[in-house]
Amino acid sequence: MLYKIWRYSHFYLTVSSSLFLLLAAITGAILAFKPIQEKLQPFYIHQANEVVLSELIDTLSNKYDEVLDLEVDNNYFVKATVFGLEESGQFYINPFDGNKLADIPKPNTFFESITNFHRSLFLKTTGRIFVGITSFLLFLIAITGLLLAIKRQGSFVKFCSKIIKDGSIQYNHVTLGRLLLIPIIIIAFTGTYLSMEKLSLLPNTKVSTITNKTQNNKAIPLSEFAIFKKTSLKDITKLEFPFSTDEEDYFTLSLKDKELKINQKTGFIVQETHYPFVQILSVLSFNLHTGNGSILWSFILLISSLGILYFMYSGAMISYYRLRSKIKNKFTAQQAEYIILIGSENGSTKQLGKVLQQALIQANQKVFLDDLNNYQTYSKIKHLLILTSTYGQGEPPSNANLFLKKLQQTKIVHPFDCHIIGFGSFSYPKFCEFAKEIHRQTLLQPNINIATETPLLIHNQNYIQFKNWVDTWAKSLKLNISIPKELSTKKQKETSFKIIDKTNIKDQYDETFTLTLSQTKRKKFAAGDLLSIIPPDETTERLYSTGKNANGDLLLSIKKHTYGVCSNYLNQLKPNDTLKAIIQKNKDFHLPKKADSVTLIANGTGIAPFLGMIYEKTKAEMTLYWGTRTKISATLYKSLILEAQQKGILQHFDIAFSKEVHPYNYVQDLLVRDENIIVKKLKNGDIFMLCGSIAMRDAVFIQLEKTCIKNHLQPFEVYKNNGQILTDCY
Ligand SMILES: Cc1cc2nc3c(=O)[nH]c(=O)nc-3n(C[C@H](O)[C@H](O)[C@H](O)COP(=O)(O)O)c2cc1C
Repeated sequence: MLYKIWRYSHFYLTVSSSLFLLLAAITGAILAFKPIQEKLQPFYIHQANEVVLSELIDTLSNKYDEVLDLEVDNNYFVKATVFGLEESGQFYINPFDGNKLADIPKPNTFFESITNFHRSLFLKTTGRIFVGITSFLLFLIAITGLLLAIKRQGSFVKFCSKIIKDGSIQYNHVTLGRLLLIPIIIIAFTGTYLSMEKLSLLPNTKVSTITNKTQNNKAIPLSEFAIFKKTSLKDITKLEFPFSTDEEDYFTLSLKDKELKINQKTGFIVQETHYPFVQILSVLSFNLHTGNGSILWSFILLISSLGILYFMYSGAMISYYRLRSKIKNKFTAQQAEYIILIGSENGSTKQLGKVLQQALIQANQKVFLDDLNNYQTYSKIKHLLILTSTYGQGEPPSNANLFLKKLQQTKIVHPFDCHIIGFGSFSYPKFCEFAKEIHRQTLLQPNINIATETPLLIHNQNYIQFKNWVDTWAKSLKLNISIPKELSTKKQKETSFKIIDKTNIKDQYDETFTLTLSQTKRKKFAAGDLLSIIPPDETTERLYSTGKNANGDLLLSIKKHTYGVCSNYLNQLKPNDTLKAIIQKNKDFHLPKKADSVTLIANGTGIAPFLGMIYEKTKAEMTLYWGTRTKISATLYKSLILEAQQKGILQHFDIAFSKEVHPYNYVQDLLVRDENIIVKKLKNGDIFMLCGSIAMRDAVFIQLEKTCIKNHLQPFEVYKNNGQILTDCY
């Protein structure tokens, strides 16, 4: 409940202040340059930090006929107003010898007008009110954002520790938010304070004045005044000299926190006026808000202002993803035979649920889509499809936290089938834990027929895996539905390929073949990209991982399925035939450019992308572990692998044969044999790339996990999070 309040507050506060916030952030970013530009004056080396006031007074009294005042600005540059034979007027002086350094520059009109706009939008008091409110809203936005980020991460400790990189815009939002939280709170707080001051909303605190009784009447030289001797220039803001020699005319010395009246003959402090706290805070707020006097702080303010602009963009995108996935239903919960229930925090899982809902509606099926939290009794239900992500420490997303309780309490009128699909990320130790928990609990429900022994678990919202599941599920129910080839609405163009080579190999188990394709019109691609092929008279695409030979031709490795439409279609193609297909970029599975060593692990036709990578120009040491069934099947790629070995690109290559009498039946067995090397590679931050079946991936993961534990390495998740483990498995 609280979470919802924070989320809505964060959203509405940002929306309501967005225009002013945008203007304030842009002008704020520009104004952050002002102190930087001021501080970069050519005479910056003459700053007054270490000079004692009495020395400068002495120097100036000797050099000029009359001194009216001295000012030390926030950059510790010293201005003096003097009369003398050579120089008169107000100018910057060298605090060491009193010489004139520069005239006071005219105010920069550009910065002045931007400052006015930033403070009041050129609308005087009304503008100031808007600006003040915006600052306060920014303060609230920062606080609600902090609470949301803590909730997102699971706890305050987790918020402070490493945030798992998942490539999402939320990751950027939270990571940047954590970095800029304190400066933004300071900007917001000081902005609010300054606006309140200008609008006279601060309490009227009294100035405390102490008048001292004269204790000695002895006149002493100026340079002997105790107060001048103990005060350094860096502590003062202004010193006004007495107007006349009349003893009632005093030196007025303004320090950071008080003002002193000093007898011009005796140096005795006649009166001390302590500034009220409100005023000291005003000066502090002003300096913190403007970066006055500090290049470093100005730079932080600049980054923070730009950060606010980025947050507005990333926040808008996050909200867009959430709102885009608002649920609309054509049928009611009691009319529908297909119920899709979603557990989703940021909308991506919901988006997939909607795609499935649309496909079912198009196939004239009665479907109802809802949040998992709204689970109830459905009178016509035949199929329940649960799609859920996992958050926190394997916890439900916020629209699913009541589901398990409701599952226990809700009456089931008649039995129905149920499929559970989990969406999560390998980066988290409890991968898809909530989906697994739902699976465990639904298994205990007598009237729910769980279709599979384990739920389908999908890493990083892999759409292709989801689409494959939908296709298989629809086929099993003889439903004529198909979801789009990809989620993005961008339509890609088909490219023509010419078959230039085809090789088949058959053992007693399988038939596998390779196709070498040249592009009629060369389009850039890299090994690891996907080739989308729609067989003739079909609407459903099939995706194949691509390799690339030394000539830059595209390589496909395909297992022939007896009743497989696409594999049979491709198998009947002959050299010189043409194939139309679309290359889909798969950037997450390209050979990393900077790596000392890359270990490629594949089984079956999963070797395809690696057949390209072993020809790429790379400084990395390359190892390929491949699992296949028989020695005969291994001959298919022999020449390609040999070529890469002869060229010196592929340094190590090893095969595991699952159907031969052989010491190593599976790729994970090779990993056990080479454990010491694997340990070194994991420690060294080297890359591991896996392509092939999900069963192979899971077995390799289990083995690597064991290796980590046995050798006292970091938990395996750490290596996954580092981006050391790349997968493309289906
Ligand atoms: C803070 C946070 C915690 C997460 N915790 C887990 C987790 O414990 N296990 C897991 O498999 N995925 C975890 N994930 C990944 C999400 O489940 C995954 O990104 C999912 O695709 C998000 O789907 P949604 O946008 O529908 O919420 C987490 C993500 C975030 C941002």
